[in-house]
Amino acid sequence: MGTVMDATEIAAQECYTKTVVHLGNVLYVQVPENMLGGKKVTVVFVLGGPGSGKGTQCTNIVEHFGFTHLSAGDLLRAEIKSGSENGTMIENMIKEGKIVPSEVTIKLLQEAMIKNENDKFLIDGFPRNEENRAAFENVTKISPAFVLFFDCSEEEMERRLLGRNQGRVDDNIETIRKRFKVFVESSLPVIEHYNTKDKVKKIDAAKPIPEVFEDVKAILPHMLQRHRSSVTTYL
Ligand SMILES: Nc1ncnc2c1ncn2[C@@H]1O[C@H](COP(=O)(O)OP(=O)(O)O)[C@@H](O)[C@H]1O
Ligand SMILES: O=c1ccn([C@@H]2O[C@H](COP(=O)(O)OP(=O)(O)O)[C@@H](O)[C@H]2O)c(=O)[nH]1
Repeated sequence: MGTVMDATEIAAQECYTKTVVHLGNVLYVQVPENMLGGKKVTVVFVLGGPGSGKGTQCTNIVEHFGFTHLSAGDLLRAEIKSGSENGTMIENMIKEGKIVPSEVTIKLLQEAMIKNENDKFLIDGFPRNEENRAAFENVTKISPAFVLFFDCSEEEMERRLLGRNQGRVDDNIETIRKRFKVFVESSLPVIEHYNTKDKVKKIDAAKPIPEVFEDVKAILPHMLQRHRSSVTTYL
């Protein structure tokens, strides 16, 4: 029987496409690695309609599970404040509830991940459409460990957004309606894409905040464990 490589050695080959490696009597299926500038990262996408409670639950997850929270919307709002040349374009898109071009958002997310020493990231509110998703996966070579989908009715989300009171330019009824439409038409297909890959965990986000977090706590360790054991499969 020949030498059997372990998962680390296989990962070290830096092969990003699915490959079957025949070593001795063992067949390994090598699946894509989540690499970022040489660093291996775990990424969880946190998706759900506007006001479903993504940011609120991410704060809880950070405290309990040691992730770094990256809100795509917060990064875009910081970019406006920084006086960047893209600021006016981003502000206009947000006011209209439209999706900012992928390259702008991906660059901000990539920079934030490279700057941060953590290797576990919650990406909140991104990808918002199929083009965002494909561009992110192609550019970063990262695919998410899994997707948390906070499911909530529009009626409840509208109530929450109108009460959020953070002075946001898009928390007015006219823009909220546009954001709901964009969510249904553009963002739900992203969730559907990952659902076909069995990567989506749907959470009932209509419950009170502590109850939603109880549900998150009940599934998150299991989803992370499942992801870890899927990286290398022994046939
Ligand atoms: N489960 C919940 N029940 C009631 N209000 C909530 C719940 N989750 C969040 N909120 C409130 O609703 C508003 C929107 O929540 P937020 O986390 O900012 O949503 P998102 O990031 O999905 O837009 C906030 O004012 C927040 O305090
Ligand atoms: O990847 C992203 C994330 C956010 N946005 C813009 O930022 C707004 C606010 O998004 P955020 O996630 O902060 O809030 P939510 O709408 O989920 O409450 C969206 O309506 C979009 O206009 C975007 O274009 N791309």
